[in-house]
Formats: sequence, structure tokens, C-alpha cells
Amino acid sequence: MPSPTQSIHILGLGSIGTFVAHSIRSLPSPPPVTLLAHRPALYQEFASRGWKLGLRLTEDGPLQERGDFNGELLGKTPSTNPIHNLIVAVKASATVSALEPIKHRLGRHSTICLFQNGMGQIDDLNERIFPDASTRPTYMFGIMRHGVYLRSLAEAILAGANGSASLGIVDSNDQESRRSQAEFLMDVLLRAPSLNCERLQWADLFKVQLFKLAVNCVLNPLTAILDVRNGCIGENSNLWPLHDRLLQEISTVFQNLPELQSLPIDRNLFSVPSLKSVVSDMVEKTAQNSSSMREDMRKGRATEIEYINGWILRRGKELGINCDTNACLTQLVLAKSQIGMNDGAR
Ligand SMILES: NC(=O)C1=CN([C@@H]2O[C@H](COP(=O)(O)OP(=O)(O)OC[C@H]3O[C@@H](n4cnc5c(N)ncnc54)[C@H](OP(=O)(O)O)[C@@H]3O)[C@@H](O)[C@H]2O)C=CC1
Ligand SMILES: CC(C)(CO)C(=O)C(=O)O
Repeated sequence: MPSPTQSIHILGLGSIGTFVAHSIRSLPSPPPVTLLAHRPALYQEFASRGWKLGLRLTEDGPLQERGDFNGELLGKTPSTNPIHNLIVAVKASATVSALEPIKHRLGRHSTICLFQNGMGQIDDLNERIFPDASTRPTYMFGIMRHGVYLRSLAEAILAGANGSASLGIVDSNDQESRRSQAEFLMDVLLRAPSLNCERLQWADLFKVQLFKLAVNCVLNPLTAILDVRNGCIGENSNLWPLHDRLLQEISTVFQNLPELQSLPIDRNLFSVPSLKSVVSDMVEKTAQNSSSMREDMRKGRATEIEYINGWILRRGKELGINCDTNACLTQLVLAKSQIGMNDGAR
């Protein structure tokens, strides 16, 4: 019988949460995995499917089912059982509200791994859920380069077999003790073959996070506003001056981040030409993708803009750097979302 310290909870049962949960239960002798449902209807639906999750590699691939998940409905009669290992795969903007109902079960004994786009979620958690640094969980951050979507509840489609993920422990003052605490979850994720995870030290993870953010700052708002696939953003020469202005602001913010100054990272990696080549490479690799922000907008859901271009704006303001182009795109995305949401209500 595995000890509670070797059990994993998953919060956010969409595309990435389903994929990660399925990958963990595909391991030989997998640890227990508990799916946390935030709505009674969701809980009932999973229960009626016998707590099984399915994954297909591409639309036409065979369905691989995994079972024996535990389920918990968050809400009225809350459990007080401690949570030792938590994977968070809600959208960045839902992080604080999703953790609110389970915060009494989380603390210094917990490791939380966020698999999300965007930056700033951990600052929000520290400020609003875990203000006391001495009792805070250990944070890990996962950067996904897999493309996953849901065909139906509990059935995820992995777009291709060449995706990967980077994973690391987020910097803290007591890094050594945090490292040993996070080892169990880290090891499970690294062993899950379909996740294809690499482990990075904090400086490298931070660098990859900033690169991914630069890509998301250009691709996501433009694909969402213009309602086009990723490839179009590279092909349309009318957009190139806009790419340059966005990347100029982003590069200046990145190169002046105080947290970068103490890390062994070459600041030239964040020059405009260097960021441009990272963005072009991703546009090429994901040309056929419909970005997550475009999809959120089409479905009338809140986007992650506040944690993408919004993060650049917040940090730019702090550092006295003009970020008008990022501000303009942020406002356009918020405005278009508002129109979409109002349309839905009509
Ligand atoms: N999908 C992909 O290919 C990739 C995704 N990412 C990132 O991964 C993260 C997760 O994305 P993805 O899985 O696609 O998103 P989804 O929208 O598919 O899943 C998010 C899930 O979180 C649930 N949720 C919302 N609010 C709460 C709450 N308060 N408590 C518990 N659960 C909640 C949603 O439920 P409900 O629907 O009921 O609101 C939904 O099931 C995002 O940051 C995304 O940008 C990164 C790379 C690739
Ligand atoms: C890399 C990219 C832009 C792929 O579509 C992505 O992360 C997203 O859609 O959010």
C-alpha cells in the first residue's frame, strides 16, 4: 500500500490534466492518482465512466484507456486529508480560485507542479493563498511542448508524437530541502514515457519559460484577434513591423529583470534577433495549430492574456519600460473577449 506521500492529485481535468493523469497511470506500478472535480456534474460524469481516462495519439489512433483513478468532489463537505503532490493544469487565470478550496490541505509538506502557459501565477499564489513563506509548498513548473485537446470529457487527443516538456523546481531560498521533497513527483513525471519530460535546473528552466512567454506574447494575441492559424502570423508581411515592436519591448523587459541578474544566463539570449528566431521557429513548427488563445476566444472562455502580455506590462511598469504595443494587444484581446462573452449571453 503506497503511503499518502506517494499519491498524486490532479486539479484541472481538461486537455493537459487528462494527458498528464493518463501518462502517470500508464507507468508500471503507477502511484495512486486522484482526480479533483470542481463541479458536481463533472464528478458524476467521471463516475458514470468508471473513473477511466482515454488517450489517442492523433484523431485516428487507437483509444488507450487507463483506469483505477480515485475521484473527489471539491466543495460542500471538504476533506481535510493533506495533499502531498498536486499537479495543476487549470488555465493560468483560474489558478488562485482553483486552489482556494484545497488550500487548508496544502503546506510545507506539499509539492505543487504547475503545467501552464504564462508567468506570474506563483506570485499570485504566494500573495493570495500562501502569504507565509515558511509554510509555503514547494513549487515545480512544467513547460509543455505537446499539443493536446479533448474530443470529449475524459478522452484526450495528443496531436503528435514529437512533443516534449521541461520540468524544474522553482527557485527558493531553501532550495536543498525543497529538492528532496519534490523528488517523488519529479521522478514520476520524468519516468512517464508519453510526457517526454526533461529536468532542468532553475536557471535553464527560467530561460525556457521566458522564451515560451515571448512566443506566446506574439502568437497568441495575434492569432486570436485575427482568427487565424499560427502559420499565418509568419506569412503576413504586414505583421512584421508589429512583431518587431512587440519583441523590442519584451527584450528590454527580459534583459532588465532583476531576477536574471543573479543567474548564470547570457542576457544576449534575449536580444531582439535571438527572440525573433525563437518565435519564427515556433511559428514554423506549429503552423497548422490553432493557438490556445484563439480557441479560448472562439469558445467564449476567458483567455490567459493577463499572464502573457499582461505579465510583460506589469514587469515593464515596475522597471519603467514603455510597453505600449503589448498594452495595445492586451486591450484588443480583452475587448474582443468581452464582445464574445456578451454575444454568448444574448
Ligand atoms: N492543451 C495544450 O495543448 C497546451 C496547453 N498549455 C497550457 O496548459 C494549461 C492547461 O490548458 P488546457 O488543459 O489546454 O486547458 P483546458 O481548458 O482544456 O483545461 C482546464 C481545466 O481546468 C478546469 N477548471 C477551471 N476552473 C477550475 C477550478 N476552479 N477548479 C478546478 N478545475 C478548474 C476546467 O474546467 P471547466 O471546463 O469546467 O471550466 C478545465 O477542465 C494552460 O495554461 C494552457 O495554456 C500549454 C501547452 C499546450
Ligand atoms: C506554442 C503555442 C503558440 C502553440 O499553439 C501555444 O503555446 C499556445 O497555443 O498557447
